[in-house]
Amino acid sequence: MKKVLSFLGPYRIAVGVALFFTLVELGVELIQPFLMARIIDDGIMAEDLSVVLLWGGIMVGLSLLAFVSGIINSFYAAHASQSTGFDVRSRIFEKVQSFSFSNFSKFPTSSLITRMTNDITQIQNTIFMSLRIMLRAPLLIIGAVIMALIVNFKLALILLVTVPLLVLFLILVMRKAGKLFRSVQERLDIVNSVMQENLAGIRLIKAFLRRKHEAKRFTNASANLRDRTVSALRLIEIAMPVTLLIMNIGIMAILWFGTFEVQTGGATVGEVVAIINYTMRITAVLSVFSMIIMIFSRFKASAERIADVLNTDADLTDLDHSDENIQILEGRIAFKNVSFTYPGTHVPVLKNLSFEVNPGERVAILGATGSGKSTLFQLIPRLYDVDEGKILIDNRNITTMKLQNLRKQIGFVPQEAMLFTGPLKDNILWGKEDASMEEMMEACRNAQIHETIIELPNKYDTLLGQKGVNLSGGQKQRLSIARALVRKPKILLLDDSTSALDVKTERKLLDALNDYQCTTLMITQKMSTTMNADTIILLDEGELLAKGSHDELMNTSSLYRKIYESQLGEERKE
Ligand SMILES: Nc1ncnc2c1ncn2[C@@H]1O[C@H](COP(=O)(O)OP(=O)(O)OP(=O)(O)O)[C@@H](O)[C@H]1O
Repeated sequence: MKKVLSFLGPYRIAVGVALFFTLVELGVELIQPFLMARIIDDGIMAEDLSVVLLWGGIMVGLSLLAFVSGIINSFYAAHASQSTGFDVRSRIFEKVQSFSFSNFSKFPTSSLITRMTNDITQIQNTIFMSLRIMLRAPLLIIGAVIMALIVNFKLALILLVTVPLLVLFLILVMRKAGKLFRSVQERLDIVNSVMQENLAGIRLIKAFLRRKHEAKRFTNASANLRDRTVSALRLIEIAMPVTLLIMNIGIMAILWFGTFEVQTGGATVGEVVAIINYTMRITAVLSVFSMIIMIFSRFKASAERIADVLNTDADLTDLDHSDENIQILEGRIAFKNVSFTYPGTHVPVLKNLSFEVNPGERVAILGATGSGKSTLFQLIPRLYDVDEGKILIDNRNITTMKLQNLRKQIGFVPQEAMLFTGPLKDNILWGKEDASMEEMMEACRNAQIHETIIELPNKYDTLLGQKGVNLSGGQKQRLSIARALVRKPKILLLDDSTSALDVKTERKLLDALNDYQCTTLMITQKMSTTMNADTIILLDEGELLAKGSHDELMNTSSLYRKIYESQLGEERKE
C-alpha cells in the first residue's frame, strides 16, 4: 500500500487543499448540534426570538460555507486521484515494457491488463472518496465524541463505550474482507483471460464449433467471480445491521438516562437533543462504514497487486560494463557450449550447443518440432539469457553489448507474424523509425510485398486491423520481413517466416536477400529452402546433430537423408 500511496507525493498540495476543506465541512457539521442546543435552551425554552434568529442565521451561513468547501474539495480530490492513477498506470506500463519473458511468466497478460485497468480504477476511486468523504468519517466520529463530552460529560460516557467497540469490530471485518477481495481480483483475472483468449481465437472457435465449450468455460469463470464477490459482500453487509443495532441501543440509553438527568437538573433538554444529534451523526457514518470497508478492502487488494508488478525487477538488463557503441561489423555468430532451460521448467531445451556461423553466411536450421529452433533464435537478441556457455557476435560476448544496441542491429522475424493496429507504413517503420519512403519501398520490394501494397486503395497508408487481421497469412509474413529488412540488419533471423509463401515468391525473396550484407539464419521445414542455404544445422532435442552443406549432410546424416527423402517423396506424389 505504501508503494502506491507514495505516488500521491507530487500532488501533496492538492491533497492538502482537499483535506483542509474537508476539515471546514467537518467543523460545520460538528458545530451544528452545539448551536442547536443553544437555540433550544437559550431561545425556544427562554422564549427569546432574537437568540433563535441570531444562532439560526449563523447556522445558515455555516451551511453555505460547507457547501462552497465541498465544491472546492471535490475539485482538488478529483485532480489528485486522477493524476495519481495516471502516474501509476504510466509507471506500470514502463515497468512491463522492461520485463523479460521470464518476468511475463509470473504475470499473465490478462492479469497485467486487469491490474492496469480495474485495479488502478479502484485506487483512483479510493483516493477520491478518501479525500472527499472517507477521511471525514473517522474524524467525524472522534470530533462528535469530543463535542458530546463537552456538551454533557456524563451522558456522553455511553458513546465512549459503544463507539470503540464498534470500531474494533469493523477493523476485524475489514481485515477479513481484504483477503476476500484479493481473491475477487484474481478471479477477475481469470474471467479476463478467458475472454481475451476467446476474442483472439474467435475464428478458430467458430471453425471448430467450440462455441458451447467456450461458453461453458466462460460461465464457470464468471460464476466463480460472482460467488467470491458475493461472499465478500455478505461479510461486509453483516457489518451494517450490527452497527445499527449497537448504536440504536446507545440512543435508547442516552434517552433513558437523559430523561432522568433532565428531571434531576443534571442536563438540559438542549444538551440531550445535541448528544442524540451527535450519536445520530456517528450512526450515519458507521452505517456507511460497510461501503468504506469495501472500498478500502478493494483498495488494499489492488494496491498490493500493483506493488507486486512495480517491485518486480526486470531480470534481463544491461551489465554494468556493457558498451553502448559496439557495432556489429561482420555478423559472425558463435554458440559456445550453450545450455538453456525455460524459467519455471526443469527440462533443458538446448544442451551444450556449439557452432559457428561465418559473416554473410546463409544458414538453415532444421529439426523436428520442439527441438529448440525458436529458442535458439530468441537467445541471439537476448530475449532470454543462456544458463550456461556463451553466445559471441564478432567474437564478443553479446552480454557486453547494450541490449538496445544489440537488438537494433538484428532483424528478427518471429514465427507468428505480429502486426499492429494502424497504418501499414507505421508497421514497417517499426524496423527503423527514421527510414525514408524510398528505403521503406526498397525493403518492401525485396520482401516481395510492394506490388501487393500498391494495389491496396490506400497503398502504404492502408489501415491495418488488430494483428493485421485484414491481410492474408503470406502477406503478413512478407510485411514482417520488410519490417526487419528496412533496418538493413547485420544479422537476419527468419523463424519459419516463409512458410506461407509459394516456392516462386520464396525464391525471389531469398534472391533479393543477396543484396543485404547480412548473416542470415532461417528456421525452415522446407527442403527447397534448406537446399539453398550455405550451411545446414540439424537440431535434435536441443542438441546439434549435424552441421554442413546439403551435399555433406546427405552423405553424413541419416536423419537429414530421411527428411530429404520424405519431402522429395511427397513432391513426387504431388
Ligand atoms: N515460453 C516457454 N516456456 C516453457 N517452455 C517452452 C517455452 N517455449 C517453448 N518451450 C518448450 O521448449 C521446447 C522447444 O521449443 P521451441 O519453440 O524452441 O521449438 P521449435 O523447434 O522451434 O518448434 P517448432 O518447429 O514447433 O516451432 C518445446 O518443448 C517447448 O515446449
